[in-house]
Amino acid sequence: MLVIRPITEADFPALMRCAEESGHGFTSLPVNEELIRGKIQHSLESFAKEVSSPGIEGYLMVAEDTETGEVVGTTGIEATVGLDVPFYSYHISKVVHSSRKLGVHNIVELLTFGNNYTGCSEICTLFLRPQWREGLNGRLLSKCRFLMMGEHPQRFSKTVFAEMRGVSDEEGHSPFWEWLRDHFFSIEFTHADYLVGVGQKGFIADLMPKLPIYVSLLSDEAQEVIGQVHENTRPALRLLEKEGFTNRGYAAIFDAGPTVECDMVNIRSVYQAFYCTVEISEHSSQSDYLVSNTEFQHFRAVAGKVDVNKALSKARISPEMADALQVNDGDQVRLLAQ
Ligand SMILES: CC(C)(COP(=O)(O)OP(=O)(O)OC[C@H]1O[C@@H](n2cnc3c(N)ncnc32)[C@H](O)[C@@H]1OP(=O)(O)O)[C@@H](O)C(=O)NCCC(=O)NCCSC(=O)CCC(=O)O
Repeated sequence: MLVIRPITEADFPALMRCAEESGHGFTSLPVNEELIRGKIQHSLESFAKEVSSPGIEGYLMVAEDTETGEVVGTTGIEATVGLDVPFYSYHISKVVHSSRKLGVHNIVELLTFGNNYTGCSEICTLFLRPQWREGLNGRLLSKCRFLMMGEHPQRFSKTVFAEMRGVSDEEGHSPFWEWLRDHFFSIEFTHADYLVGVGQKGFIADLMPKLPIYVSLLSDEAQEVIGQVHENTRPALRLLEKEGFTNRGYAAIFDAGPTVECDMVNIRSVYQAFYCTVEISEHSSQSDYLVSNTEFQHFRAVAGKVDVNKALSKARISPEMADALQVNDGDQVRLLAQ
């Protein structure tokens, strides 16, 4: 069974391995020891902090195999973005160039550089090692964050968004970046992505075109990938779309991957979750649930069979699940039917 829990210092080698395996374009997990250690430290401080409204906290969690103790994936939430370092995105808008006299009516798209997600919560850093991509594991890793948000809403913003990884190949070539590089940046995508990952974002403000860009002036290859996700990221996007996340015309500034958003109260796994009181015993239920405890510093979430009696608000869970969740008979858990 996989259990999701806050990251600890001892998870450093496992997180480095996730960073190496996740490949190019996974900006939030750069292969950089100092940065990965910094992210773990920031998460430890964030989980330990009393919070009444969202600030610069960053919460990083891992998926651990309860049998072997092996860490096989990671998932994260930034309580807000843009409050300490700027967070940039493109807004894709339309303008009409029309001449009645000539019978010409052209609808053209514009990319406008801005900071519109400032202050919003970002879900990020979702990665599961390939051999663990089965059953409910991927869902658990993605949706456990909504169990956490529903339980501790004061720590998060009204709007939640995710920047999905855009199109790039195995060598890290991004068609969108290649156009930007040729005209404005003169450095490779992997280098730019790395600088952002290590928090050195100043070059963006220095070099990015500040005036709106006409999409029709981009190379065909660059135009084709605007709003498109990396092949490996399709499952992550699908999971969010089913939660109610939609693209409202924003794209990431380097690879033009889509940004999707949803108000926290409208996220399916936030409003459909319910509480039950735990009864620990073996049972033969065939119904799958995601389950979390109600703790924050000791947050735990798992997926598995639960015998739920909704009328009595009771949930029978196995001793193994109770151990993983760190709950006892009579404790409350948060449940989500799958
Ligand atoms: C994202 C996860 C953890 C998801 O795990 P799994 O692949 O096991 O998930 P799954 O349950 O099999 O699939 C989830 C849903 O996607 C559907 N699905 C599977 N493959 C698909 C495809 N090629 N196109 C469209 N949908 C697809 C499944 O049917 C399922 O939908 P149904 O439930 O309807 O059957 C993994 O794929 C992964 O580690 N990917 C590589 C890393 C990555 O790119 N991460 C996202 C980066 S972007 C980011 O981190 C921000 C986003 C975020 O944090 O959430």
